[in-house]
Amino acid sequence: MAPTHYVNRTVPTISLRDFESRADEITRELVDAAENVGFFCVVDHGISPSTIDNIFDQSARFFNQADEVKARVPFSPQHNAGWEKNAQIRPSTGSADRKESYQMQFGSGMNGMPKHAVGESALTEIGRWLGEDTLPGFQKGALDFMHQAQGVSEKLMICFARGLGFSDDYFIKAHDVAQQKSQTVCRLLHYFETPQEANPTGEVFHRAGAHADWDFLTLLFQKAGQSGLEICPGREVSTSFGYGDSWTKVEPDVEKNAIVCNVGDLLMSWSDDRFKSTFHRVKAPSEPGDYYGERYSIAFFNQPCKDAKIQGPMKKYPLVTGEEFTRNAMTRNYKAIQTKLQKEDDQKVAAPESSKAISAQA
Ligand SMILES: O=C(O)CCC(=O)C(=O)O
Ligand SMILES: [Fe+2]
Repeated sequence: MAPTHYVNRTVPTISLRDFESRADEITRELVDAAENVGFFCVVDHGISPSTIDNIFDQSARFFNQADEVKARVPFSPQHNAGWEKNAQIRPSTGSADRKESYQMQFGSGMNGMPKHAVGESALTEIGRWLGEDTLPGFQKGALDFMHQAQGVSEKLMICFARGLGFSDDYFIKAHDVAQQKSQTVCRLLHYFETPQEANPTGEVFHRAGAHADWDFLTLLFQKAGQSGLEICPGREVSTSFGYGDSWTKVEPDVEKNAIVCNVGDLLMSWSDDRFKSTFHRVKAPSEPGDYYGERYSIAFFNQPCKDAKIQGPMKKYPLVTGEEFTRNAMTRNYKAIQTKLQKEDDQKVAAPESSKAISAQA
């Protein structure tokens, strides 16, 4: 692989201290970061370091369960919730990320698994939560944390609403997690340790291939020393799939208890492409200084309620509901993966092994 091209770019740090009296000042800083970078760190947000340590402990407890146990709450694409392993394919790479993740929601996305689908042994499971006998206290701990992450998100939503000329509660209402129709997701992520020797097959161990998030705003919690997140700005419309090739590292700043936030496609579209949803990845470790160890992170994706009505102040895009926006994003993503896989198949047909070897020598 060619060496990564790195560029220096500043990811702004924004303090939420004295939020009520400083909301206009914070709005100016957020709007500037959203227009120019799409990524920013939030500090003085009110979630204590021990709360964050605790949810990472809960995450390790979950992932330390045997695969057969985790498989009792499998990922459902229809609900966008549950556990999956080595399964997520990004259009940028065409191969599965080497990780496992568990997605939790506030509302009905966690319900509705027919008992016969989970078998006799798992009758204590309630939907996509593992039962109390398997992981005592987990569900309560996770929901407490999710409500705190929602609280921080709502402060940021007030500022983005002001920045776009909407009423203060406009985005909060559209992302109401008290509703069963809430689609907001908290995703626990666990990346596996990667071998340091180059793989003789040439296969790349992607952690999270380059992508943009399709939500409103993502809050990302990282662990000290577990590097890997990188951003790649330069996207003009929320509907495009082009990837640039220069990257900037976003190191965890646990000292400052920072939450890394990024604008998603939904906010990009809702702002008529004024705020930037930025490509990012968790790099496949491959160069000196890269972090090869096991990595934990937590992403809180603010998703609109299914019946939210989405349209920017300039009406650049037609009005869609939250449900339609999510479905369109998933369909576009799916099509992009199919196109990528088809292209790779075509290349294999056009360049069988023997001619590949010749061209590699040329
Ligand atoms: O694990 C990380 O640091 C980033 C994860 C991410 O970008 C995602 O799941 O969308
Ligand atoms: Fe992401």
